[in-house]
Amino acid sequence: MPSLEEELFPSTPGKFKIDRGHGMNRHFHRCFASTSTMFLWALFLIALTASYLSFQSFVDSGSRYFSASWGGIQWEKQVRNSAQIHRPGGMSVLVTGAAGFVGTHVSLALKKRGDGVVGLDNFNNYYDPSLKRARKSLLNGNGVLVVEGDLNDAKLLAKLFDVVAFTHVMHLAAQAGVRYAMENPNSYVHSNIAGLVTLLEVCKSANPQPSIVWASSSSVYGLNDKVPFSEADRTDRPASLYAATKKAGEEITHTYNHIYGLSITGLRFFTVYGPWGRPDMAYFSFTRNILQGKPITIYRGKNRADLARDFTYIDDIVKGCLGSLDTSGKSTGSGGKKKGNAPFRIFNLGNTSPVKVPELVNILERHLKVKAKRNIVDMPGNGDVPFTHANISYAQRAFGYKPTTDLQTGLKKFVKWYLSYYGYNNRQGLQ
Ligand SMILES: O=C(O)[C@H]1O[C@H](OP(=O)(O)OP(=O)(O)OC[C@H]2O[C@@H](n3ccc(=O)[nH]c3=O)[C@H](O)[C@@H]2O)[C@H](O)[C@@H](O)[C@H]1O
Repeated sequence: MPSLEEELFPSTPGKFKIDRGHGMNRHFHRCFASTSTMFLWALFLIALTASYLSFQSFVDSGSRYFSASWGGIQWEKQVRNSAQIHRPGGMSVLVTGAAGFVGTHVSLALKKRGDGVVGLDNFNNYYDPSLKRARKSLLNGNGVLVVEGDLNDAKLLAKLFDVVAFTHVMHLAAQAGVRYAMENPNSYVHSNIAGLVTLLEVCKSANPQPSIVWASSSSVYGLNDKVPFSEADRTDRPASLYAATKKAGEEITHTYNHIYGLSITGLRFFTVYGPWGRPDMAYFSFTRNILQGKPITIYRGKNRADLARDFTYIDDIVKGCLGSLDTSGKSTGSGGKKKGNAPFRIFNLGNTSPVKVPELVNILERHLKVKAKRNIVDMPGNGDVPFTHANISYAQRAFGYKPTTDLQTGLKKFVKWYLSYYGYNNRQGLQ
């Protein structure tokens, strides 16, 4: 009789070959032996796979424990401190995309008035991450913790809701930029669709459910030519994948409002600009190039028509975000069950006075005291729309929204920040 070890690890190939020269009994015995050997082999393989899988999950959780930037008693304490409310009737807000342009400004404004704020940001490298790190330092200095993590990390989101019963979520994390969608389409799906759904799943299961205010975009108006753009206008002709994912976000949030009773407010931002802004946007990259003596490319539309945008200053957007949070109304569900209808709102947040792009450049030239080298080209078919113009009467009625900063004034503040942030103030001629 071979030992078990020999059965499992036959040293000689063909050792189990049936010997035809012997009788039926022996044949049957051999067959049986071979079946039982196969059975033992199967058992062994199953055991091996199971132990591999459990080892793998041990390694995964172990490495997460050792390398994650979140978790642990100390971390939870920091999260709770940051979420602490310091005014009567205040709110505790989870701000996603907190190290982004709008996220930073909104977080600071909430903190300043006594609300609790916890930030979340994945610090991706769509644009210079050092600017995001600088914004994070600014937030930290003002008592706002920014947790480093991705929207698609459901465990992290659930943990944050375990630690803090957020009353509100200000969802600003997104893959922004209209033209970049042709280069990296999947990043839009990852953040603006998958990330949004992950967040909504966690919010719907939270008990109590938070109210959600989130950033949609003026780009959902796509190829519409009726101006100004009103929330009731059609939004089924997006010109870019970016716009399409924002439009999808509006539909997705509607279903979560309908099924789970989540209070949802979508904000259609109109080309937001200002200090600490996004380097990929035209006003920012034009400033950089003008100062460096490099040419700027100005797109022009059909029949040589100038493009125009309803450029909106960051402080006006912050007012719109806070007004929306303050009037959001409550979610009705708990633990994934709807208990009644909750508000579902969509607001334009724009400046209501579009400015042509060449005029934006004129203003920058005046503030920078440097002439731009203009390179005017026909608008490539890359997702741009010819103009935007907001009708803001809904937001006006709902929370008295009234933008107060014109482009001239707003760009002056931006340029002042830019020169200081990039160290131009110490150089001659640019004071
Ligand atoms: O409201 C929005 O929902 C969006 O606003 C912003 O998109 P846009 O309005 O396209 O802003 P931005 O890129 O600054 O281009 C401004 C103008 O300069 C023109 N433009 C641009 C680049 C260039 O090199 N030349 C040029 O003429 C360009 O043709 C355009 O006419 C946000 O980026 C976007 O994330 C989203 O939030």
